[in-house]
Amino acid sequence: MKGLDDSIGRFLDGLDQAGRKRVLRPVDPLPAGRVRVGGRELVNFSSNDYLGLSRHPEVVERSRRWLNEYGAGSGASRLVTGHLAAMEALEAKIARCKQTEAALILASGWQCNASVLPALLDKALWGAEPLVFADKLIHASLHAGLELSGARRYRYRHDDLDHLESLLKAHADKEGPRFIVTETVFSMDGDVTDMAALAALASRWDAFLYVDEAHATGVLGANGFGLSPGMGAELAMGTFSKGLGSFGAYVACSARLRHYLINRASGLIYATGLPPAVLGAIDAALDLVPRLEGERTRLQMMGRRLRDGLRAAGLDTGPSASQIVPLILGDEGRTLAVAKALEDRGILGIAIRPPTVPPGTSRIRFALSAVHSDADLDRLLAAILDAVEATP
Ligand SMILES: Cc1ncc(COP(=O)(O)O)c(C=O)c1O
Repeated sequence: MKGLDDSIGRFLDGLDQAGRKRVLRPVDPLPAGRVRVGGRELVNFSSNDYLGLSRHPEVVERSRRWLNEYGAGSGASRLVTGHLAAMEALEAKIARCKQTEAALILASGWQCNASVLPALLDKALWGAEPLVFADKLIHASLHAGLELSGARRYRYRHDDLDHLESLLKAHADKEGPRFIVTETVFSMDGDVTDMAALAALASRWDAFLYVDEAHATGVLGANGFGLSPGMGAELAMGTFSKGLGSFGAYVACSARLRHYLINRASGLIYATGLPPAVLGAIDAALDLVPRLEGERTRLQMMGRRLRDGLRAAGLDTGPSASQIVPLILGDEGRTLAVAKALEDRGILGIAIRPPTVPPGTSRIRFALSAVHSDADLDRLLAAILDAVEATP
């Protein structure tokens, strides 16, 4: 096609000049929270494998067993012949873990949010156009789902339930069902939603509560199954790709809602079911998670130590209260320079910049894992203090 290379070239040059051109960097994962990058071994503080389950022997073994038993692929979409009997049992297990009537597996967290929200927010289902009240900092996949739905959207200040309530009040005269969409652990700030207060507010306003538990699953809540169980959210989604160490996503909800989504969520209807090796890994991780209370306690303690150390040095860790600890530096160039200085000191901490986070809040997002040792954490803290000082 004529002009294609020129147009794309101009676009990429623009990104480059703005310091925002991204590139893919090949890594080799290593045990104990390490990776090899460009021939060097680094301690990886940017992975979401919070419990180290991606390499846990029981997870790897069951993944291998399901691969041998059922083959490399599920062969079709779930409504055709891709709904393995083992998957049906796995969904019942997820529902037990999440204390809901039913659960549904989707191919990824992104695919789940981008296709479940438009299915739920269909005006034809409700007889009136839905109103959505969403936290300002929700993940891109939730935005994608809301955008696709075309529903009326009102964004409340991050984690500000008073603002949420004032918006609900301001639009109380409008017709249509109310939806509240948020996360229980925010992916870029690591702060934790007050689930009891949110659920009470949703119930007061008779709003449908949709929570994303991607970063809470495996890590927080009773038995590690997140903050939504028993709280009355109409729908909790979460992923198996972070704390559970493999891939895929779930929706935990009523049996009727599950049935509806099977008939309406395009991400389920028009996509091949997850492969057996991934399903086996999920199955094993769900069995392991309740037994990992010690790892969860340790993770929280590590988060506290890192925050305390950084804050004592006058550094900004935002509202973090979990295993995700951002070092908010503000300026994009400085954030990149500190990330590079960390790498020179053997630490991998990826710079996160706009549009992933709001302008002026560039940061290095540190994600802790229970497989990191105390010595790793000491080394991280010392490296950060040193790198920040060396990078004016
Ligand atoms: C809050 C949140 N929701 C959903 C997703 C998407 O999940 P997945 O990576 O499984 O597609 C992510 C991952 O980046 C996330 O942080």
